[in-house]
Amino acid sequence: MASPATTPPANRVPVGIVANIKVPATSANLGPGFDSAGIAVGLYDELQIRTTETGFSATIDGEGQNYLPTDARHLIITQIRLRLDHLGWHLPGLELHAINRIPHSRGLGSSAAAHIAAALAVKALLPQDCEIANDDLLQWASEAEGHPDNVAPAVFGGLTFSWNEPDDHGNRYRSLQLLPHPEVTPVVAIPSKPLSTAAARTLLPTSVPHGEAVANASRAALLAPAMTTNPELLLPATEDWLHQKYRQPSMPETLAHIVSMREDGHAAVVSGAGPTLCVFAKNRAEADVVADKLTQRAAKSEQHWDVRILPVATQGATMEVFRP
Ligand SMILES: Nc1ncnc2c1ncn2[C@@H]1O[C@H](COP(=O)(O)OP(=O)(O)OP(=O)(O)O)[C@@H](O)[C@H]1O
Ligand SMILES: N[C@@H](CCO)C(=O)O
Repeated sequence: MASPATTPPANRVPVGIVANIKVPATSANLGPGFDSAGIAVGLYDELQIRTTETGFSATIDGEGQNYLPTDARHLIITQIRLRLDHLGWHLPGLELHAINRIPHSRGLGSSAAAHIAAALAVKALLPQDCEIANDDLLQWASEAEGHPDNVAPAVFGGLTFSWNEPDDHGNRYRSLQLLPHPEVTPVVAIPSKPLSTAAARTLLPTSVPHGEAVANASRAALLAPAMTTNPELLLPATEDWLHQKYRQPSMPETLAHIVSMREDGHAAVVSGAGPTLCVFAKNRAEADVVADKLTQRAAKSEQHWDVRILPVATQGATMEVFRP
């Protein structure tokens, strides 16, 4: 995004607007769909914003309550102000209350959720005739994130495949939404130790061998049918050659669990940039078996693992606005 406009914005956001926003967690990559594939799951951050005469403040319950800034430096407040400035609007003050349930730096799309919350807040603060569409939310939040794979499922819900088309103004982000097969059930194991996405991305190579790119392409092509109509293809469809093995040194335990689960026939992958692992079970019965196996493995670990069966969230982020 461009830096805030240097000339004073002409328009002032009215005081007294209240908006309630809810954004789902997401798992990106799904194995071979690096920076493209993503799925929304039933775990939500909630946010209430209220415009005020002056001052910027945040209260936080849950994840980050002990370390996130509670003033104008809060990520969501910063992003709202940047975007409004860019659009020529002045925001005199804002109170924000966040209920954070998505764990941070674990691979479940917390930063994408925060950027979408900011984009939705901007939509709430602009006049209704500005007609901000979901594609605008996708664009704004993907620009802030640098890639659209967590953003798209959090905006649209369900399973998404995203790409970008460079144009004269930069990258134009696009996404296709599909509904996963109703039986497909994600099971996640979330370790207590975080790994930032930025750190995990430094481990990626600048190029991969052509043969591995070919292998990855053939599996990525299987992802959509496996997730939507042929779940028996989930194991081959989730094999990756682009990122997981390169990130192994930063999350050896996650990769060890994944190898073991895949040897047992379960479609295990690194969720996003990790270190959470996600298994896409073909049905609820397999999900229960997987959850038991992961819980048993977790019991032998030195760190705590939170094992959860999470439903697919077929609906994306929501917002209700009350204008004075
Ligand atoms: N609700 C939030 N409010 C404010 N800041 C947040 C919020 N959620 C995430 N962040 C910021 O984003 C950081 C986490 O981003 P990061 O990209 O490392 O991980 P992630 O988005 O959880 O994982 P992944 O991108 O692999 O799914 C947090 O440490 C915090 O600084
Ligand atoms: N595709 C991203 C997802 C995490 O933001 C990555 O793996 O780095």
